Amino acid sequence: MKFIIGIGGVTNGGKTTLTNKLMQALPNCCAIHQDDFYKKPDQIEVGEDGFRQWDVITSLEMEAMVNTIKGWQENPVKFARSHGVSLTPKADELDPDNRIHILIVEGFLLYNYMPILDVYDQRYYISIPKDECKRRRSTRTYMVPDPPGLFEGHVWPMYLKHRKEMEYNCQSIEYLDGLKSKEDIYYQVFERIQNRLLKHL
Ligand SMILES: Nc1ncnc2c1ncn2[C@@H]1O[C@H](COP(=O)(O)OP(=O)(O)OP(=O)(O)O)[C@@H](O)[C@H]1O
Ligand SMILES: NC(=O)c1ccc[n+]([C@@H]2O[C@H](CO)[C@@H](O)[C@H]2O)c1
Repeated sequence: MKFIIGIGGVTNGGKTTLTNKLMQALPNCCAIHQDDFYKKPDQIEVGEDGFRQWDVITSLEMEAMVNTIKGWQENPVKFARSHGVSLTPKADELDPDNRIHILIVEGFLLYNYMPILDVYDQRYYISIPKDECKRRRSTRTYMVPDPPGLFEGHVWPMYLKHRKEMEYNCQSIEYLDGLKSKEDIYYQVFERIQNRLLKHL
């Protein structure tokens, strides 16, 4: 059995933190990170506002991300092995369809890309308020550091725009309060996943 979980959410909402905790707890669990599909910095368009447009879907190689998900779907055992994920003994056997294989797809624009909206068995989305988001982001350094004014001028306005589009296009999302503790968020999601998996056993 294959099961795909979407962990979407605002920048610095805690998606990676949650994904890592779930990966440690769930059997045969791989992850795909949307940020790994960023185009090269010189391919990111500069907008009329003078900022590189990092926070739009066209800055990401989404077809490559879809192909990576397809690769997992076609052979989760091979995918896990090539990503250094150790498998439970039974998952190594010949018939992978009889085992549970879990894929977490994590990213800030997961539900704004229509071609794979239906790929997820469960969709989560972590939100935090603007001031907390700005505070957490100011402590981070990306491969290309944020120029002054990027958060107010580009990141947050794009978040609001995409969030509106997402709420319009995709109804079946469970929203998570990113202000809760890391442990609370983890347990909330873990329980949901566990309940869902138990139904399939
Ligand atoms: N529940 C939480 N409470 C307080 N701080 C948190 C919580 N979850 C994550 N953080 C902190 O917030 C910062 C961002 O977390 P994380 O990298 O998991 O977010 P993200 O959504 O993956 O970010 P991005 O995708 O923008 O890189 C980190 O410093 C992390 O320790
Ligand atoms: N990952 C990167 O290379 C990179 C570079 C510049 C900006 N970002 C930011 O990442 C967030 C998504 O996780 C977006 O808000 C980007 O601004 C990422």
